[in-house]
Amino acid sequence: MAREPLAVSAPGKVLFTGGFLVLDRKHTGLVLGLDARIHVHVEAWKKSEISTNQEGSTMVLVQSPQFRNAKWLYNVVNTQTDLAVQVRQVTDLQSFTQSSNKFVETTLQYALTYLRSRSSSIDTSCKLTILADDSYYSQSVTSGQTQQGFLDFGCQISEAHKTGLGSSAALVTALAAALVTWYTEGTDQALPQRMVHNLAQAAHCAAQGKVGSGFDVAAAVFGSCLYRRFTPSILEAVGEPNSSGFMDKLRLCVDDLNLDYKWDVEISSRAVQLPKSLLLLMCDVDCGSETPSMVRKVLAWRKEKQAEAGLLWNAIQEGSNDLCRNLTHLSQLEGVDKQARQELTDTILTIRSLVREMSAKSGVPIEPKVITELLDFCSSQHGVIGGVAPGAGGYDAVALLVDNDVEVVRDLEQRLDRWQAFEEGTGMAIGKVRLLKVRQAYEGARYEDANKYSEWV
Ligand SMILES: Nc1ncnc2c1ncn2[C@@H]1O[C@H](COP(=O)(O)OP(=O)(O)OP(=O)(O)O)[C@@H](O)[C@H]1O
Ligand SMILES: C[C@@](O)(CCOP(=O)(O)O)CC(=O)O
Repeated sequence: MAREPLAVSAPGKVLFTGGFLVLDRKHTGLVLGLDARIHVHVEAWKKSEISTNQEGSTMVLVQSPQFRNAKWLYNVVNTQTDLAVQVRQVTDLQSFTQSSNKFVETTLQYALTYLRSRSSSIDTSCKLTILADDSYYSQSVTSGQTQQGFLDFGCQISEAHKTGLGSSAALVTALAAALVTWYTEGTDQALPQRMVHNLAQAAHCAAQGKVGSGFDVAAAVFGSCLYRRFTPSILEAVGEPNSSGFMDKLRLCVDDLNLDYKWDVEISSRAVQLPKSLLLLMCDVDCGSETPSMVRKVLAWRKEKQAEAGLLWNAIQEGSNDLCRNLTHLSQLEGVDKQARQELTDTILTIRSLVREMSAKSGVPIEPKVITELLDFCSSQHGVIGGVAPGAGGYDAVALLVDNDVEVVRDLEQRLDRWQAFEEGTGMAIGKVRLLKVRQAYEGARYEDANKYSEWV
């Protein structure tokens, strides 16, 4: 069967409130989707680039041409067993990357195994091209030219500084959706969101080492939403790729046919509305934080101080609910309502003070002092409603809500350019705060016109 090239893109995210809480199904996270997307283009591949000894088997070439040395070649070994399809990286050919890309490799394995479980043919070799919008990386590394809207970053992926917008979740989602639709019905039908979600959660969780609530994958598939995580045993029931029955278990999980482990994730797109009068801005601080160790410490504190943590988390949850209500209320009003705007400011301040209390009690710098200073500084500027340290917090980035007014954004950008801070004790210094070009967006994963990537593929 001739397969036409196709392309899928998926958005990045910011967890505005609910960091850490969202790891527990009792709580929710307010996730805003962004207009920064990761695109995956897929087409049949003739294999002319490689030596003949790989002929006969399915080969998958994955390339990320905005980066140097980012061309991974895989050989798909389609064993007739109930285990996962084997995806082996070819590392002995010079023109291909030797180091592994766990997210890419795991997604290939999960998507191809799922396809085989549905008896879809995976015999055609393909080439997948990954393209990321600029905002996923801080451009401290000298970047080259822009072609068809994508920047040549001119460095290796490992050298690019991530801005924390969820590149791996958007990549896994777009890659899974591209593979599943390319090897089956193509883009005639609507994108099968639920199936892509379940498959991408399984692959992302396996690649990430089973930490994480999955809010980033949910946003990559469905866009902005109020997120309540799934029960972890739904994915645990799938087991390891080399365990007996994996292929069937994966299919039951992705198609949600396992009656003992039905998906219970709650993704409510309607619960999240940002008024047109407001803009979401992201400031890249580019200092970096280690999310997994922060998660471990916060969860250890919660286990040890159950009552204290329980009270605090319930209070943060209430703040988060208020925030959703305030935003919905403001969205329904015409024009600017001073009181509603003030309520929103107050709610954000309340949430921040509770998060600082969690920081102090758990000993984890979720809103560290320099970030408090930065947020207070931004919040004192004309047209700024308030902001938070999103996601796990730390020294990565801040998210702000500001009036939708070009002058407000321009003034803030100029003031931030001169802003510096130093934290006694930790020695953390913020020297350069950069406003990212990203804005809020509602749409999740979608098909793209496959022709618009011709200069890159
Ligand atoms: N453009 C790309 N091409 C190929 N692989 C990529 C690309 N972008 C991200 N990846 C993969 O995703 C990994 C980064 O994932 P990680 O979860 O650490 O970051 P993130 O999702 O951007 O961060 P965060 O969860 O803080 O938002 C990279 O190491 C690489 O494996
Ligand atoms: C700490 C946590 O709740 C949020 C992490 O968010 P981020 O990767 O910092 O955007 C972990 C999770 O929910 O996966």
